[in-house]
Amino acid sequence: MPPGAPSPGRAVLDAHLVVDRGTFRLDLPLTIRPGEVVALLGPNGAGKTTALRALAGLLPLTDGHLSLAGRHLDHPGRRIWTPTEQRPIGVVFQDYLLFPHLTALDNVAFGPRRQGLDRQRARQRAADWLVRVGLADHARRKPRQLSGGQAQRVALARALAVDPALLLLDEPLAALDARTRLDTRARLQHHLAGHAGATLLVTHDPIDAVVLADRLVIIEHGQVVQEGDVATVTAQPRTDYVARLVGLNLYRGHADGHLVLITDGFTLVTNDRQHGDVFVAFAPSAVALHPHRPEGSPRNTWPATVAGVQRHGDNLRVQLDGRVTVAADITPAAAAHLRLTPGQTLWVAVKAAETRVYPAAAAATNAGVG
Ligand SMILES: Nc1ncnc2c1ncn2[C@@H]1O[C@H](COP(=O)(O)OP(=O)(O)OP(=O)(O)O)[C@@H](O)[C@H]1O
Repeated sequence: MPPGAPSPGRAVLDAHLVVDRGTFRLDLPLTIRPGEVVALLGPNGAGKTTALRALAGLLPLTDGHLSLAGRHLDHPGRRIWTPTEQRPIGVVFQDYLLFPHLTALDNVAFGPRRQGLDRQRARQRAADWLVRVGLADHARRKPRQLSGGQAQRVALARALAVDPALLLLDEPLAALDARTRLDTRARLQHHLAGHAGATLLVTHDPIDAVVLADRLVIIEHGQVVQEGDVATVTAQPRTDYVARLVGLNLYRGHADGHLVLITDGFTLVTNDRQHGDVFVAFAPSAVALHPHRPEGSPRNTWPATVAGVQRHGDNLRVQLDGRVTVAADITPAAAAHLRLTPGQTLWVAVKAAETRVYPAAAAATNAGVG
């Protein structure tokens, strides 16, 4: 096992979550070490909420096991089950779910009270947490008197005030506007760095995952399709979903030296030499578009049809159909020069030097890239 890789022996969360919901099955091995932040990512319907609910004790496991800080919480094979309120878990729900009739202080004091602290001590701990999240002077406000960002901070303080072995964050920034999100993300990063327990962050947003998580676990159809640190996953995506998440074009093919056969009659030329089943990836910014077949250097050129155009930062992202689908990022000036219109035929050019090639190991055969 490489240094720094999660070791089940040292993991605070050691789980294999198997949950059947109708025809859907979640089958997710998951270990998290103390202090580690893992982001669980996946497209709609992949099973993220199911995993979160199983961990929180809102859905029983069909099979597998769930241990936290050395304690079995759910183990159907041994008829072990622990109700939500007895799990050492703090949860920040997407819409925070603060008690509307309680003040911010009493919302945060709720968990410590339930853990058995007397009213005064629970309130003292809550007050300390409100100081830590910068809301000491909002202690007496009710949730409806808080902004979205403030409510998120109260929800985080409430989850952390019980000193949980596992902190669950369900799309914690999704309800915020872009500006508040930036600020709240930075604060959240600070608090997660100080959290000694494990953290699982469920998110759709690759930026949240990249900024906040030490490790990414990506699921599709209830199964892990890729897992690793941010740098590895970003450099070598193994499914179409992951490639889109990290903003790359991705193709699977068969390499013979510098040539990779992608589909019948369509070959990409790469600088690196490989043999056998491979992925080829390149950034949309590495794709040039031309009104006519380009002369000269680019080794990879093919005709394609404009399928759609979106804003992408200061540039435009153009989706093109053809022998393969491809995304290209171009400047507004280049778009004006090309007079982009849907259905228009252009020539795509990608330099061999801009491509990355890496083996498609057997582990990725269920990756689903055509
Ligand atoms: N109550 C239910 N009964 C049967 N199947 C369900 C139920 N709830 C969810 N499912 C199915 O379980 C699968 C996983 O759903 P889940 O909500 O966990 O996905 P998700 O990754 O959280 O998706 P999203 O990003 O859209 O929230 C889906 O295919 C869904 O149709």
